[in-house]
Amino acid sequence: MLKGMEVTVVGGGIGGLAAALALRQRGAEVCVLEQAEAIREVGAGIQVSPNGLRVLEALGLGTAFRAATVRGQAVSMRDFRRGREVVSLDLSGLPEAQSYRFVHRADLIDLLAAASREAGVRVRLLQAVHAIEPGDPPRVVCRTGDEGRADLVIGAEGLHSVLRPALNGAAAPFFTGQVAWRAVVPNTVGHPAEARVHMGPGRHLVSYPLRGGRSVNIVAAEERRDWVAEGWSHSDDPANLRRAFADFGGDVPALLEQVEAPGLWGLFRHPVARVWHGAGVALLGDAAHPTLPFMAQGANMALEDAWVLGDALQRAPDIQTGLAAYQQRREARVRRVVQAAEGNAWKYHLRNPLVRGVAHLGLGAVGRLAPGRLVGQFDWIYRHDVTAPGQGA
Ligand SMILES: Cc1cc2nc3c(=O)[nH]c(=O)nc-3n(C[C@H](O)[C@H](O)[C@H](O)COP(=O)(O)OP(=O)(O)OC[C@H]3O[C@@H](n4cnc5c(N)ncnc54)[C@H](O)[C@@H]3O)c2cc1C
Repeated sequence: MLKGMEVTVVGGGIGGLAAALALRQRGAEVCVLEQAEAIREVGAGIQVSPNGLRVLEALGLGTAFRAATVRGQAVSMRDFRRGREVVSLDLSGLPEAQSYRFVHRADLIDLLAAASREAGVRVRLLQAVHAIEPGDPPRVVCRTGDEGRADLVIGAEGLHSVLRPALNGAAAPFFTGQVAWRAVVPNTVGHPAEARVHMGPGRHLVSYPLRGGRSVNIVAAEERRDWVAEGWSHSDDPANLRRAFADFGGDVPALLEQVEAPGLWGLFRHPVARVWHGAGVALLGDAAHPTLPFMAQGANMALEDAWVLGDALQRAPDIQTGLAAYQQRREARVRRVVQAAEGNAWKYHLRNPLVRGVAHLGLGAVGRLAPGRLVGQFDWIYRHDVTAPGQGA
């Protein structure tokens, strides 16, 4: 069904580019409209779990992607004060093709963009889309007034989607009261190939190595009720970051010392879209289901969406049937992941020292007595394989 179909993808992020490639590989004529002047990713690192890696493998990018990444051997959960390890989740037993990976976002975007272009996807930059109108055919209107039509338009424009309100009505996002800093620093603290989650009162800090062991990525979330939401992200004074984590020990002070220009994000909770598709249009990735970063699954979900969208359209007799199957195959899983991410931060952020001490003791005991249960609790995320034969209807 996809052969020769004209598809416009709005947004050249991880989800949009993966979808463009997935559809192009199935024969569609694909054009990506990206508002930025270049396909590039600001921000820092990203964790790609086995479920996301399976999609990259299926797109033919597995080897190149693995070469651009550091394989995660463990997730080490630590107490904030001195960095003492509470428990470690062993990821080393996962097969290579389903391993857990740390990558700079720019490297993943570069890989997807190069593969898309090589496959014949047209990428048009400086195309800020003002409206996507469902119809037969659907219409795309750029802020410049330029218009275009296609058989199918995919809204992969992230958090500030123009298509989501058109399909679902406007819904105000809810500020969680938390912010996240992200930065890449030179890796001078001899970090091993593990993610470290430093758990402190109302805050946590995650660091992990990127390619070549040269840099470390920091993601930190802290309550900050004075957030002024005139923009959702801006660069922050590193002194704020250091102040917020002044009571953190272990290798945290050495990491924070190296931070020069951290990005600062306000974390907003949005409802998962009820309606993911209309006449000739579909939502994908954060545009459909903004995901808080506490399970490191937003980009992984966007990759899964991209694969399922391509597969559903290929199997369907017509576009609308394919789009309905896409939402049907994705929605329940995505809702579960989004909910899990929302519920995860409080476990890191316990404020009462007694409660925190007991919780950490319990976690450590489970880690010693039944280590398999700790990683096993994520099986429903990591073991899920949207590319496996028989996944579609
Ligand atoms: C602090 C933090 C840490 C995270 N860590 C992880 C992690 O470790 N693992 C993980 O899986 N996820 C992580 N995520 C989530 C992940 O970043 C997102 O879920 C993912 O980037 C979504 O991809 P996307 O393609 O849907 O949207 P985006 O990445 O937002 O891409 C949207 C693209 O559309 C373009 N665009 C926007 N509006 C328009 C328009 N009107 N016209 C044209 N183009 C437009 C944008 O310029 C952009 O290129 C994290 C998020 C945060 C905030």
